[in-house]
Amino acid sequence: MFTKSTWIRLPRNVVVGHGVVDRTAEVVEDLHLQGRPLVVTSPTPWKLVGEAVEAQFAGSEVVVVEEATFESVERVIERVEAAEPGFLLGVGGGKAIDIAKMAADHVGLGFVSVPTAASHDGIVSGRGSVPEGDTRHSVAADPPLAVVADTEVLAEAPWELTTAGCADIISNYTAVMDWRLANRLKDVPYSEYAAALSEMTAEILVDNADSVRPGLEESSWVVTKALVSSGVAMSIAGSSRPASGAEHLFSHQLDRIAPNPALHGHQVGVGSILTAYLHGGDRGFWTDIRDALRSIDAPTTASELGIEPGTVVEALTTCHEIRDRYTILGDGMSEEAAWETARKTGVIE
Ligand SMILES: NC(=O)C1=CN([C@@H]2O[C@H](COP(=O)(O)OP(=O)(O)OC[C@H]3O[C@@H](n4cnc5c(N)ncnc54)[C@H](OP(=O)(O)O)[C@@H]3O)[C@@H](O)[C@H]2O)C=CC1
Ligand SMILES: O=C(CO)COP(=O)(O)O
Ligand SMILES: [Zn+2]
Repeated sequence: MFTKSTWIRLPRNVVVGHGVVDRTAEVVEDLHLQGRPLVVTSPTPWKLVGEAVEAQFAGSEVVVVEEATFESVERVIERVEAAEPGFLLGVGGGKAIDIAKMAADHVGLGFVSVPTAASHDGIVSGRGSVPEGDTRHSVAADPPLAVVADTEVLAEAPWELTTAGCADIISNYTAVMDWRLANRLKDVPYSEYAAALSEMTAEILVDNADSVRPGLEESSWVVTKALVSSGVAMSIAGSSRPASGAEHLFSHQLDRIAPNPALHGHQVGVGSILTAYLHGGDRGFWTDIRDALRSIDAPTTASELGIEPGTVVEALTTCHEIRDRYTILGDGMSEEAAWETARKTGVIE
């Protein structure tokens, strides 16, 4: 008897382009949302687009969050209870958007994502990531009802946020390899469609690396489209598997143990060089990942991340423990193998 079922949750409107932040109210109207929004934002994004948002949603309540913590999520939930908005509007980078996403999910309201940085695929996905205890990885949450990504705003964000978004996409290659491995060895559910979309997204980004240059609005266009596509792949899969393998475990562990972690995308990029090496040995695949990262100015070494060699090795040897997600790291790497891998790939000198 056939018993399978799936429920794919996707944003209904994805609006990307020059000046589209001024069309946020129009996008909201198209969703037939009732009432006023509660705007969740953080200091810099609000300085940049606050005026444009307020012009369209006059008199709406605004919560400015400084940190991605559960206290911030709770603060937003309290404001929802007091102000009784019709929906939430997350305006900012990953921090503001995730807090809006998690709070909206908790109170059962819809939320609209207005990213000001193309820094990772969380700005469009049905995954929320707010550190809780030792946990750094994402959990399922309702995806945004709509995404309004203004390429003019995104292009003016610090360049490293855009290169971090690119590196998050390039890491899809190794994430899918880990997913296939886990499917073959551990019978982990696998979606051919989600895997193909995820790999194709990375491929298209790498093919268009020439258009990813500081000061070029086209860069934000290319990256945002890729982030949307990667978010869709995760929605099809019903998990972050298409975009998160051992390179993400490595980054989540760095977030826990490094004194000054780097941007999410930059860490997963370097993690992807390391795990590509483990998947492909000396056969060159890891050099393709490294060269793709270099072509878009993303870090490829521990020193470019600002992370000590010993911390890289500690993350590599322990990160398999942080989550029940089978990857090329299996039941863990020895310290010797981790040093060897990091040195051979040039991640550590
Ligand atoms: N849901 C998911 O799947 C994922 C979620 N995450 C989460 O996302 C967060 C990291 O995302 P990230 O975007 O890097 O972090 P932030 O939202 O903190 O943004 C990074 C920095 O850029 C600033 N900023 C944002 N937009 C602009 C702009 N247009 N111009 C100038 N500065 C700007 C922010 O200012 P300010 O300090 O004022 O906010 C902040 O200092 C973490 O909380 C992480 O856990 C990470 C990966 C995946
Ligand atoms: O960052 C993500 C995908 O790019 C989400 O992955 P995690 O589930 O590992 O947090
Ligand atoms: Zn990621």
